[in-house]
This record gives sequence, C-alpha cells and structure tokens, in this order.
Amino acid sequence: MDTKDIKVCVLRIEGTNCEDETNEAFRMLGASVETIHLKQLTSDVSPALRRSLEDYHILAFPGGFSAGDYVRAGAIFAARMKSALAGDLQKFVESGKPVLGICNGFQILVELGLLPAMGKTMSDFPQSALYTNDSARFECRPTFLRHDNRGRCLFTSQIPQGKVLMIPSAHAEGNLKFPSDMQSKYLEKLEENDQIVFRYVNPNEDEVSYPWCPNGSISQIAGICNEGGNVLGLMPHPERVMFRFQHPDWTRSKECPDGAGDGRAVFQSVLDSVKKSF
Ligand SMILES: NC(=O)CC[C@H](N)C(=O)O
Repeated sequence: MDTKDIKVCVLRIEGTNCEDETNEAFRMLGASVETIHLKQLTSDVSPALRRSLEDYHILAFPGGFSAGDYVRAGAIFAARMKSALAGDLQKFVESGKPVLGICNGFQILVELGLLPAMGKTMSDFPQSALYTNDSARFECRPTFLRHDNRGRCLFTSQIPQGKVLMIPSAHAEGNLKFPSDMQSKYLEKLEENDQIVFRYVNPNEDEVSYPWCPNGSISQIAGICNEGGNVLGLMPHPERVMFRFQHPDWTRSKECPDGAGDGRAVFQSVLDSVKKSF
C-alpha cells in the first residue's frame, strides 16, 4: 500500500482545537487525511457528509477542550462516541487498525475504556483516570520524554528504546492514576505487557519530579499503548514538533539533519506500520 492510499480520520467535536495541526502532521508525510465531526459518523447528516469508521485505516483523536472539558476532560466526547459507536470502535481496534489519542485525545481513550484496557479491547468503564495535575493548574512547556517501549507500540517503531525526545505538553488533567488498591498491580501488568511508551524525564535523566514531570503521573508515565500496540494515548503533542525549528534548542540541528522535529517519528512509524500490514 502507498502512503497516499492510507486514509486517516481526524475526529473532532465542539471544543477540539488541535485538529488542523494533527491533520497536517499526517498530510505532510503523504497520507490522505480527513477531519470530520463526530456527527458525520453518528447521525443524520446529508449523504455527502456521512462517513463510516471502516472508511479509514487510522483514527486520531486530537487535543483540545472537547465539550469544554465539562464533567472531566474527554468524558463527554467519549460518552457520545461510546453510546453511538462502541461496536464499530471495538471492531476497528480488534482489526488492528491504529488509534492515536493526543492530550485531550488520550483523555477520550481513557474515558472510552480503550486504555489501559487490561485484558480487554474496551473496558465497560474507565480503568484509570487522567486526573488534575498535582500543581492544580494548567501546565504548558517543553517536556522531555524517554521512549520506554520495547517494540510493542506501532507508533514508535522508528524511535530507539531509551531515546529522549522533546515533545511539548499543555494540559490541566494529565495526572495518570489507577484505582488506588490496584496501582502496583496495573503498573506491573503494563510493564510486563510492554504497554508503557513514554515517561517524563529531564535531559540528563536524573530528575523526574515537577516541573520535569508536569502533572504527577504514576511512574512519570506520559504515554501508554494497549496490549495490541495499535492504540496509543499520550499527553504531550508530537504534532507540535514536526520540524527542527520548532525545538527551542537550535543545536539539535546536528541530531536531525533532515530537518525533522522529534514528533515526526510518531506519525512516520504508524504510517509505515499501516503500509506493511494493510
Ligand atoms: N492540549 C489539550 O489537549 C488539553 C487537554 C485538556 N483540555 C486539559 O487541559 O487537560
């Protein structure tokens, strides 16, 4: 399959605000991308606007403040999606098609029960929460992430394990929490299943407290995937560092001769995996 034949759905509702840069991140790498509203998948729009999940190879939930972050960030988007499309979504994931959730998108995946999805494709209710940051305020800054995945995640096959990337964060509810009596059990399971993808670190990897970890997430987790490796949720925004000049540190040019920013590998990896498997 050619990259141009890969159909990407960037899905939004009222309050989503990173759909354009997420669309552009896939488009600039050659995929055919469409930004659509959830209504086009779920309700009576004109036939010309009507879409179906099976029209696409990749589903992306971008960042933003969907439904104004009312109730909990991502909760309303997830509820509207689950009530109308749970079966289609489950089929999409079980077919191995990739699903990407960035920031508000990660919150939507947690609220949908698609992550961490311990032992199931989609849990009946959320098995974790992206809770208010420990600082109780919106945190927005460059963040350093160590790639801790051992090869399961389809979105990071081009990133060496242990590599530290700069991918910026901007959120108020990024504090990954598991049910209190299950914290160590969930963490152990995620490690064993190779579902931990990114952790916050500082550049020398010797400091992981605030502000390097902006939210207080358990084990400084910034991103996790499902057991199949085809669903990734992460709080930082890879679509905001597609180019070298988007990095605050200009000396990086020697590290990214092709002008790529650290976020580009996330999009390139998943496009390559779709080319190979569909
Ligand atoms: N940049 C985003 O997607 C923000 C996500 C969510 N609105 C929060 O503040 O946590």
